[in-house]
Amino acid sequence: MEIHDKARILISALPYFRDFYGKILVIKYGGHAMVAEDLKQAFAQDIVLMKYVGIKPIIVHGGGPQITQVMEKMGLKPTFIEGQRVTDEETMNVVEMVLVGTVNKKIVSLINQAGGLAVGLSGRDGNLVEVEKMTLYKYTGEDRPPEIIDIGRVGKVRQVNPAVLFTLIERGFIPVIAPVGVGPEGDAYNVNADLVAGAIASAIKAEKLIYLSDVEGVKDEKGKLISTLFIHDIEDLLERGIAKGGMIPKLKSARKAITTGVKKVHIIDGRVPHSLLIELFTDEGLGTQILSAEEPDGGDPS
Ligand SMILES: Nc1ncnc2c1ncn2[C@@H]1O[C@H](COP(=O)(O)OP(=O)(O)O)[C@@H](O)[C@H]1O
Ligand SMILES: CC(=O)N[C@@H](CCC(=O)OP(=O)(O)O)C(=O)O
Repeated sequence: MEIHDKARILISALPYFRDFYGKILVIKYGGHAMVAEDLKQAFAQDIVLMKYVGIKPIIVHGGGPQITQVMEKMGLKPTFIEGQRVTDEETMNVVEMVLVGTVNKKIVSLINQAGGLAVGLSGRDGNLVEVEKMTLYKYTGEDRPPEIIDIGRVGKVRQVNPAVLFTLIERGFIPVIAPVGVGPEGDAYNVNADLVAGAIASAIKAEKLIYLSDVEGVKDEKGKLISTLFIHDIEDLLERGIAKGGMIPKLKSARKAITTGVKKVHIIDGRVPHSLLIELFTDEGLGTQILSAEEPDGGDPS
């Protein structure tokens, strides 16, 4: 590549550097996107680059497949209902061990190796994510009460106390959060990472919330990528069962985040190397952008 081309590429990112300077971005790093080692390194480099151009990134990570793998090794059977892992006491121990002890530390170390200063914490630190027990309801027919489904130690976010995050960000650290919440008795709860990311993004009024997953973006009933989705269309995707499994908490938390002050949500393919950089600093919009309502100019692509 010619030296002039390199300069052109850097300059083409200038409007994005300017727009995002000083802004807080929440990035949900899904367990399914943490596949190959070089991809994880590329993710860490993207985060550090974001930091050095003045963005304040906060990472919330998942680790569902990693928990499942350890459970299976231990002879435990993973079960999911509406994208939430049924979590008994034994499973909770595995969840905390894998998320807080292994996955979190790995991401922190990758970012630090790439030249950033990451600090790992869980929702229990500084009472960051307070939760209550989640209950699911099953429709049993008209005029009949719904059946209550107990999914164990699964938390629903009640409140986020972001003070610890602001303290870290002000000092230049990159917070890396494991989705384990604190219950009313100070006990640990397993919380879907998408819901934690959405709640944190809302609490700190993040500029953007970006989900890095293992799919191009949200797909319609024919499997075609939806590049722009408005929050009023989400209910339809959920009701018609077009959004299933892991996409359910993503869309619900995206909708909630936007209605509570986050400007834009993106769902992008974490299997594409440097997908974060491509999404943020180029004209190529990746994946699905989720917006509040139609903007007269169709919304900018970034
Ligand atoms: N309408 C849809 N569009 C795209 N993906 C969908 C849809 N419905 C269900 N999914 C599933 O959601 C998955 C992503 O969620 P999940 O497995 O929880 O990943 P992550 O670990 O990134 O949170 C996709 O791999 C896909 O199988
Ligand atoms: C309650 C619940 O389902 N918690 C999730 C937490 C991890 C997670 O959300 O990881 P991903 O983002 O990689 O799916 C779980 O146990 O798998």
